[in-house]
Amino acid sequence: MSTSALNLSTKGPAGASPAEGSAAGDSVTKVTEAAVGIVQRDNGMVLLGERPVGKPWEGYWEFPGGKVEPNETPAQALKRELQEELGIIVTRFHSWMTRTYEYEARYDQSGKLITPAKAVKLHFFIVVEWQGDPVGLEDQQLSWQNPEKLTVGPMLPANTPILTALSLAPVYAISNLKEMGEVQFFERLKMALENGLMMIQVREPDLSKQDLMLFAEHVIALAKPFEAKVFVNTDVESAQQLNAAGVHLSAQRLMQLKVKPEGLLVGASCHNAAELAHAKMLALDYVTLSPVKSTLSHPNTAPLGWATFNQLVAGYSLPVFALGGMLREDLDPARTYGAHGIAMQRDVWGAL
Ligand SMILES: Nc1nc2c([nH]c(=O)n2[C@H]2C[C@H](O)[C@@H](COP(=O)(O)OP(=O)(O)OP(=O)(O)O)O2)c(=O)[nH]1
Ligand SMILES: [Mg+2]
Repeated sequence: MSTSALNLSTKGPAGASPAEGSAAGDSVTKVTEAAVGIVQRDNGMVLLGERPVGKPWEGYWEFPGGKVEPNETPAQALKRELQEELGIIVTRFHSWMTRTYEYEARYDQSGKLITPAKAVKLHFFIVVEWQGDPVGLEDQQLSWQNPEKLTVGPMLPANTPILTALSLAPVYAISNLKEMGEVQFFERLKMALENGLMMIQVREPDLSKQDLMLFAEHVIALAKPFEAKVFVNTDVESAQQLNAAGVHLSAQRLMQLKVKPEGLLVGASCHNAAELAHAKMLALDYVTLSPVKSTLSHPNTAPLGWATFNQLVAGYSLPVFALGGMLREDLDPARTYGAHGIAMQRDVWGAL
């Protein structure tokens, strides 16, 4: 996360500065673990609650959840908290991302402490099925919200990247001009957009720079009325020039990058723990992790398999798209192995 997004009203003595990924600040040693539930309807709307009067950060909006008690797993804490706070029984959920965040101490005008410095480790879950209608059992206001267009706020500052992650649809299509040809590709793209495709990557390593730019421009223009996001697999400057929603970096570009560029979303291809760690350090917006299965485009690379995929993404702080031999029906299994979603270059476009 870029610390500039965390402009809290912090005044007074120096507190621990907010730092993603590190809980060991000067003044904060204990890390509070919490389980947080993103209760999500099929149409993408998520449930937010306002922190009740009397709690730290009262009046701020958050996802329902609470502290993990001793001898409890985060998943058990999630079930308990959502029952206590909302009166619902969660019946199906996926473990999603884990983020560490340091809240700075906040002071009022007179220098009186409002909330002390605090480090939290948040275990986020996506809750897809539950019994009962959520009710604010702690007198908190509840609201179903579109994560891209919140009408309530302010949100707890630790959650800013969570909203960005939620704006990334779980099905990510990668262009395949080489096998499909232009006519079929654009026909299928239009069809897919009409059927709800919201994430597209333009990846055409065989095109000249000029042709890639023209092709990407065309894809961006078609996606625009649907508000679908187009990421271009190229250098940052070219993606900015195209006014694309984002840039997708190859692993090589990722490893050369020192600071996350601003003004557009940034994703990257990862294949191992070192690349994942670098993407995390840069606080990118998402990564793909591949190849999960063997794939036509990389026939000589050994697939990771779901077990290794799961190990690599457990506790990871960014949304991860599983990539490599993915079929549409792999979305559900992918989510149970900790993926945010799946990226596909072939199945997503239908039978060729
Ligand atoms: N529930 C929740 N907590 C969050 C979010 N983002 C975030 O930074 N936190 C922090 C705030 C708290 O320090 C911690 C969760 O604590 P909480 O105050 O909800 O704990 P709780 O429900 O167990 O309540 P209590 O013990 O204070 O009565 O995680 C979020 O979206 N939801
Ligand atoms: Mg709570």
